[in-house]
Amino acid sequence: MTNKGSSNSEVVMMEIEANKPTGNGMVVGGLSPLSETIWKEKTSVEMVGDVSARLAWKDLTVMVTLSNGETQNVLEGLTGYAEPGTFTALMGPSGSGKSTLLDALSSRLATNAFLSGNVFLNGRKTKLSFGTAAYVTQDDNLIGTLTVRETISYSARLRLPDKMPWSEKRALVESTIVEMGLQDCADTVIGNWHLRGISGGEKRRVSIALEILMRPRLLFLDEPTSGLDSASAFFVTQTLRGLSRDGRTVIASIHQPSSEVFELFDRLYLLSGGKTVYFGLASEAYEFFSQAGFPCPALRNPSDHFLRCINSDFDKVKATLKGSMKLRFEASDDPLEKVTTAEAIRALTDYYRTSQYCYSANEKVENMSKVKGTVLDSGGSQASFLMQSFMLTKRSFVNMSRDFGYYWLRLVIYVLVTVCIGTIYFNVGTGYNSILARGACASFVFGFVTFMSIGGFPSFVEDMKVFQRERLNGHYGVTAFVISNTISAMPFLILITFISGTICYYMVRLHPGFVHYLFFVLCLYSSVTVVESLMMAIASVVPNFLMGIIIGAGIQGIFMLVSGYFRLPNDIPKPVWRYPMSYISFHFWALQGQYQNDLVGLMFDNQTPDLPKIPGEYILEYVFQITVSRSKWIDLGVIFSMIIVYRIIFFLMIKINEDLTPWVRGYLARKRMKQKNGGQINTTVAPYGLTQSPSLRTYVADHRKR
Ligand SMILES: Nc1ncnc2c1ncn2[C@@H]1O[C@H](COP(=O)(O)OP(=O)(O)OP(=O)(O)O)[C@@H](O)[C@H]1O
Repeated sequence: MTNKGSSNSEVVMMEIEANKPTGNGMVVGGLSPLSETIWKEKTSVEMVGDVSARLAWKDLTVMVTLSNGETQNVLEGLTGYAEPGTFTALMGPSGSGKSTLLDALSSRLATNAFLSGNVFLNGRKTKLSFGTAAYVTQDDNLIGTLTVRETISYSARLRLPDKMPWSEKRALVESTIVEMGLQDCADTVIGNWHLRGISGGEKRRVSIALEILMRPRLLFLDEPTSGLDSASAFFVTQTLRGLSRDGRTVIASIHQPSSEVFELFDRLYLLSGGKTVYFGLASEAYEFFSQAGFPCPALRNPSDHFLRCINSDFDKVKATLKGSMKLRFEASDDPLEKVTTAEAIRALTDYYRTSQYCYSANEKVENMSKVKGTVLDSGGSQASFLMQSFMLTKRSFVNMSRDFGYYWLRLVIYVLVTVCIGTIYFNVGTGYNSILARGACASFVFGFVTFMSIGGFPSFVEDMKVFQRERLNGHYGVTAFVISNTISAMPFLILITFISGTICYYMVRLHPGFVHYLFFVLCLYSSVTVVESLMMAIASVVPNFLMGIIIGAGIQGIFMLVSGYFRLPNDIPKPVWRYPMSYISFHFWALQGQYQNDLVGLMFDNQTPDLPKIPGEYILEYVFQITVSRSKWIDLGVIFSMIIVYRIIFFLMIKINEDLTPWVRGYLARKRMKQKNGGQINTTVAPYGLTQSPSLRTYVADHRKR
């Protein structure tokens, strides 16, 4: 097998070097004639003005702190660049640092990773902000209950300007569906634990469609072809190449490309153990390996050969096979028969460092860092805050109403549990024994029934994953998300608490009167909403189901303990538990309010019929130790204000994660680098804030004209 990729790529590169974007002329593999027409229309619209993204990185090193406190370099002194109109593929064995390089370039490194070196976007030191570049991650975090078309439509309405007519937005959605070859599954749901949906490959394509919808100038993709069959992988790669021909800069990590897919790459960045093995034209990699003493044997796919040469795991595999005598050596023209892979990697990296490829890459990066180009703004949302909030609320509401596990299952369980409460405390009456029964009933309702809301945590975690993906790509703001999340849940919580509250109230026959009933259900509603808000705040920092549920259950357990039922208020130890814990606990306020609501105005039988009846007020003050001078409505007001406090905490958690954590990381990174380099800081990525994409504005303006 020969390196067929060379001819195609060379032609392409010649066109690029001549500064002639091939946009309209390129064939977009696998697309229908309709899609090609739409594609061409868009291309002519968007190539107005120099809004292209020239990305260069120099001496990029990423150091991670391991759990044992030691540090490890994941990337070491990488230098390279990606130009508009080109498709750069990152290749390397598993663990070679492909995802880390993408994360470093797009400013998404993990909290324990420290970056040194420079990233230049159009000649300016850059830290990409939300939405400046689109990033398609390895995980497809999508809303399972929406169809493909709905998913893309909501995304369009969340991000395109309010003034753009819906017909134009829809046209853009439909063309994106066609571009990604999703026509056949456009009306199929994405799928979740109880809904059979689209395939994994189709999910990948939906994730890519969501990011190309806004025509980003810079597109990062982490393994866009993983899990796809060869035809789908070819289709996706061809589409990405088509996007790059549109004047965009596309960088993707690709695991094990077929020869057809490899032919579509313009530039190749080969990584092994965090070091550059080769960076240059994909078509010249074949030549490079020959020059370095590792020519591709006949009948071997060149990309397989490159990866075979730089995957040190082969040494281990060989040693194991040799040990078990399963490997027989036969004469072959494979250069790797004579050396170990570790030796090959060392030879290749050394050869690259002294080669013309490395020299010209360094020279190019040097030049690119000097030429100051357009400051690229964020390609994030162009929709107004109100539109974002409205669309998010609508999308979230639709999801909640379709997902059986979100609220419907909880409604069923709530009804079942409250019927149980109703039958156990049925017609509780005003006998002497009913005094404690009423207290226990209220305690169970506001303790355990509200606790059951913890069941929504897995759904919150799913919501947070979608939010994080969309937020990092600049789809909308944190405030819009928090508001929409609060509003969309409201109807369901009202439904659940009013139905179950009514069943419980009338079966047990608590204090007669509509206002008393209303207080009870409002108290239940506000308490359940507090639990939801608490769990949402937990989900924003703990993305793991089990850990989140354990933490949420623990917090609520403590709140229940100090509510004044399991230990009477005056008996709760004063430091910590009474002050401030019982006042922080919503159970405490709910019980204080409900006890008053239920007992004030009722007369209870005494222990024996000859003794006088006991007024409810007396029981409140001397049995339950309730402050009767305070209105029950104040207790209810405190619970409602807790909802606001928890939502603010939720908002702050997200903001701290976004703003404060990177700042602390930057500070620590500088400190560590200083220590490592003996008091000298080399270069760190400068913080840069970038907003709003001119490319999209041009596109939208032209759309309007049309
Ligand atoms: N934040 C981190 N903390 C600790 N180790 C890390 C961190 N990020 C990356 N690594 C390590 O760095 C190496 C490179 O990881 P990376 O995910 O970039 O590799 P990759 O080439 O993308 O692999 P794959 O193809 O399997 O996704 C791995 O050994 C990984 O364990």
